[in-house]
Amino acid sequence: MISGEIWTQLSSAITGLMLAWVMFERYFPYQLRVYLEKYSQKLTSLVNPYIQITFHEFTGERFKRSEAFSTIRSYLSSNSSKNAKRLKADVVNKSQSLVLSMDDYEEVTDVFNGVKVWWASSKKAPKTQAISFYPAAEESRFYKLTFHKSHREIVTEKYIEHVLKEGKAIAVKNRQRCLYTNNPSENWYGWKSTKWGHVVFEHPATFDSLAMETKKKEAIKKDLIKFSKGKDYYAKIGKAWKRGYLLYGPPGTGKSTMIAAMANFLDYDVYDLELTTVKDNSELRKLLIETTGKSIIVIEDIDCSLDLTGQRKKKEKDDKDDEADKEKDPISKKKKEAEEESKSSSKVTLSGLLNFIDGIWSACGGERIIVFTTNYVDKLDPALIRRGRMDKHIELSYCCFEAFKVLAKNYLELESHELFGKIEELLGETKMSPADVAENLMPNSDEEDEETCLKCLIEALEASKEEARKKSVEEAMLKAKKIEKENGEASSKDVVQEKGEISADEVKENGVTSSEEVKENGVITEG
Ligand SMILES: Nc1ncnc2c1ncn2[C@@H]1O[C@H](COP(=O)(O)OP(=O)(O)OP(=O)(O)O)[C@@H](O)[C@H]1O
Repeated sequence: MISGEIWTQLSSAITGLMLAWVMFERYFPYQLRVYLEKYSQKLTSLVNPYIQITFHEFTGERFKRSEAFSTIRSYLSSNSSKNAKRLKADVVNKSQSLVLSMDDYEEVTDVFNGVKVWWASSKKAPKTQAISFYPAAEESRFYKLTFHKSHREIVTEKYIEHVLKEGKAIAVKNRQRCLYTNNPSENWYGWKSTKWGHVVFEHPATFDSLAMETKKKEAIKKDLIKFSKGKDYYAKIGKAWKRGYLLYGPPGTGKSTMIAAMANFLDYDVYDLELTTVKDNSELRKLLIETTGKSIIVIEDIDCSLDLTGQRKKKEKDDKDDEADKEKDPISKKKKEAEEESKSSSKVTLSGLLNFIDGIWSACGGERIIVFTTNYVDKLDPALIRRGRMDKHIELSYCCFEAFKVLAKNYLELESHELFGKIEELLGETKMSPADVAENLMPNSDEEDEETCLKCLIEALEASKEEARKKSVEEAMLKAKKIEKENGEASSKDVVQEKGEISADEVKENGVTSSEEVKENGVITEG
């Protein structure tokens, strides 16, 4: 009976409250409600003796990861492994250690100089946004630090400093270098963009194992050290702390290997930027801003990545046409310019890339190296590789004897051998990439000893020399045939020498004594 009365009173109270809420929502203007909420929060904070500080994962335009957030995460990793009930586990440093950190929505306490504080981790889902032209935001994490207001001074002045210092030290200890690559992805709204994904960077290349002239190697190492210690210097001259390297040379000469050696030498992360998957300049900007300090940003085969050279040439040509048009019809010129601009905004352009290289990192802080690689340096737009943008141009070329000695030491643990003389001679006469030399030096089975490998290399070098000779004979003959055609009955040899197209020595060197002999050797078939 009594419980029946209680239920009746409770349900009428709930109905009354709901009615009051509906009236409040309906008749109180929105502005008034905002004021009421604001002041009720202020009132609560007057009564509540605790203060909260939030550290968000992203700062500014959402693009940049907050350094404070990562440092706090490192700091809390040591604390939470002892206190938290739900943890996340990561294996770092070449699988040698396990790092535990606090999971989402978990709370731990910490005590500093007798003061107790609480840390809570949480995450925020993105606000649902109206259809927009901008990629939707992703969920972001944050840490909330809570402490009593009587400890405000010690927490803000000493404790936070202590957390950041300790966190940095832990981060350095656990640092695991990463190789980042940009991969296409699709968000909740079906918006396609490219995002950095990463794996642990464990490339074994070092400058010691890099086959290259010692002098050149030492100069590069010196340059890298100077750059990595140049924080104050770059600040003094008012330039962004960045350096550009252009690595060029034929395939298999060690461009990618050198990048790995540079990263290992400096202890930097590597961002391998695949430009062809980047939609436009604004996406490129976002990706570059997301890169962290102490990193090498690599654009491999820049000549193939985009038609940067072509675009520029086209624009130059168009500019000339436009100049002519201007005289006739300035309105149509303006129209054409607007069309061009809208076309180029849908992809990465040379000017976009140049702008980012030149300026964007000035605002980002932290050192960055940008490396372009190419097999065809002559194809590149001079604006892309001019000094100041690409500060150092490094040619990686065919294997010389000095480079071979490095490979022999790496692959066969040999510092000298009686066959080295023959190999030196052959390397001087033919062009073979270090990748091909290395391939020949690798034993195919356990039975193959060092000498067998060296002999195998000698065979390959001799074959390559012969192939080159045949090729040049073929070229010489083609030239001679062309001249013969132009001059009627004269023999190839006479014409070649008479015309001075190929010198007598060159003819001899190429082994072209007569066209019959060449035919006999099977170099050129009839017809
Ligand atoms: N200079 C070198 N020193 C040591 N090893 C090398 C060198 N050059 C090539 N190699 C070996 O050959 C392989 C291929 O070389 P790498 O990928 O670095 O050449 P690349 O110049 O980047 O070629 P590509 O232009 O085709 O990208 C490497 O894995 C490495 O083992």
